[in-house]
Amino acid sequence: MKIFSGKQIYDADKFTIEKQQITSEQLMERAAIQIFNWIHSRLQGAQIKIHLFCGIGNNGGDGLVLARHLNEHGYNIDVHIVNYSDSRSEDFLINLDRLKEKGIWPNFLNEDATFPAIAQEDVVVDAIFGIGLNRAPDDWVQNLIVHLNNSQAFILAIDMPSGVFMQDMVPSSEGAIRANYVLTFQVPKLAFFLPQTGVFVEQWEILDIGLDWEFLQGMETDYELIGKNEVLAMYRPREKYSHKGTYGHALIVGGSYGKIGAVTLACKGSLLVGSGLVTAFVPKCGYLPLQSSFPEAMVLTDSAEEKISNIDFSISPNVIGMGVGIGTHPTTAQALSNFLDNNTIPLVLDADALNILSETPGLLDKMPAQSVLTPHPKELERLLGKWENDFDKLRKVKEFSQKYDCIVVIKGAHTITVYGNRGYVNTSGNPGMATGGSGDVLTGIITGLRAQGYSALHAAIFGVYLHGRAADIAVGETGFQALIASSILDHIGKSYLDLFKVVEPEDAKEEKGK
Ligand SMILES: NC(=O)C1=CN([C@@H]2O[C@H](COP(=O)(O)OP(=O)(O)OC[C@H]3O[C@@H](n4cnc5c(N)ncnc54)[C@H](O)[C@@H]3O)[C@@H](O)[C@H]2O)[C@@H](O)CC1
Ligand SMILES: Nc1ncnc2c1ncn2[C@@H]1O[C@H](COP(=O)(O)OP(=O)(O)O)[C@@H](O)[C@H]1O
Ligand SMILES: [K+]
Repeated sequence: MKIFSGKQIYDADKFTIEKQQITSEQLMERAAIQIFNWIHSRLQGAQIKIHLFCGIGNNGGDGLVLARHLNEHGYNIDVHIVNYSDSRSEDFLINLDRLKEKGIWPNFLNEDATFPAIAQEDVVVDAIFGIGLNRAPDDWVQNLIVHLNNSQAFILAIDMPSGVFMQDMVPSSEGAIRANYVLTFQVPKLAFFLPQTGVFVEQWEILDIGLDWEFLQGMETDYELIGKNEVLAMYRPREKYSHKGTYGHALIVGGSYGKIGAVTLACKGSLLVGSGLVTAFVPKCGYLPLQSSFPEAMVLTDSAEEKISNIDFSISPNVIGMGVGIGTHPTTAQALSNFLDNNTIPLVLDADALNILSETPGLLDKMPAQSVLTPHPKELERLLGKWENDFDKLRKVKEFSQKYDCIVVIKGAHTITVYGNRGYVNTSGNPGMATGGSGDVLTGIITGLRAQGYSALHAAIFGVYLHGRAADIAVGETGFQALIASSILDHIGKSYLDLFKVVEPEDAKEEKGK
């Protein structure tokens, strides 16, 4: 699913209005009725106090339309206009008049207003700012936002949590509504998925307001949300007359004394996603543990006992996963540098291989084109230097990706895979994955997919999805805390099977149950 910029959404609104021959005010009515239906189907007329806080633009207009419909259905509402500017939008004004015609006089909040008391059991509708926010709200509006956040009431935000920008950072941790639920129009917004701005969105859902589908489909976007539908298109089926040679040979180079487990996890990841063969290249101390714990892997050893000192092998793998557990000893760094001088085999680079690349001048230039890098936030910072905020981070990663023609997998909740100017935002995964070794499994998975002939970009996007999905399935058995990297491995098979599971619609299930 594509993630659009603010400008693209305004363009789609405009196109839809012209094509469907409707007015913008009718589109607003349509959008707000969707919100009303969502609330009405859940509250079913319950007399909970609903406070609607409406700005003076179209987001506020949505709030006013919603207020009118809630009133018509007998809900207990209070409407507050957050009067932060005199530039009221036309559709806001039309709907303000309609509300007044119904005998509802909103409470106007200005700079010196006392904020209304809100009880914990009330509901707050946040319609202060939507995608039009273009500068930090005034101090008094920020104070109102803090007041709403502190109320402990359930906050339902329309389109965006107010204070969250489409393309920029929230100025302070208290500068935006912390929404329990965001009902967003037509398309997901990038800010929902970044660590610094995603914290303002507990849950979100898209409401289809009928923007022109063909227009949306035809637009190129900088970001895409990756779910099952997107990765299914990448999936390569197993063929009947195939053999292990058909599915490639992955080599995992890594390990050092005390960190051989990382290599075992990566080797398992490679084989479990379907690589035909996997070999580990480890220091001598890794030979016995690997051979005894994972018989399916072949093992080659370095001449050194405890660290990688010379990456030299006589096999012909078609991809190498490099770096898990490898350490940053100068001897190992030199070995990596020497290896890169002559290597043409595709690479997946992780962990200390990335740290060595960051520390050694000129080494990044030696990476073969289409290398996949899988940094966690600290490793990414070593590669790029500091960034101002998550949006700046994405800009920097795109520049880096273009400069070195590489794929960068920015790991975290909602891992984002970047190639060139595009970012692919993952939707699978959970906080149980914040556990040692889960990244090693991912390196193995991406390497194993690459071995089977997936392109570097598809191996990264698909691998990140499978990895997160395996953890999502695992967590049903382990809970978050007891999820360990091996649990992810144990559920890779199920995450493949899950790709083809057809979800029965709820009404079909009910029909059967009768
Ligand atoms: N036809 C449309 O365009 C539709 C728009 N819809 C709603 O319209 C929203 C966008 O509306 P708007 O473009 O009016 O923008 P907003 O309602 O988000 O913001 C209001 C206006 O305030 C001004 N502003 C921005 N930051 C400010 C600040 N810090 N202090 C004071 N003023 C500030 C801007 O000029 C902005 O246009 C969407 O999020 C959505 O809720 C929906 O009604 C669906 C249809
Ligand atoms: N809160 C989270 N939600 C979803 N995924 C997470 C979360 N925390 C970590 N992960 C995932 O777990 C993995 C951790 O990788 P990494 O930090 O390299 O671990 P290690 O080095 O211990 O193997 C990444 O794939 C990351 O996206
Ligand atoms: K809002």
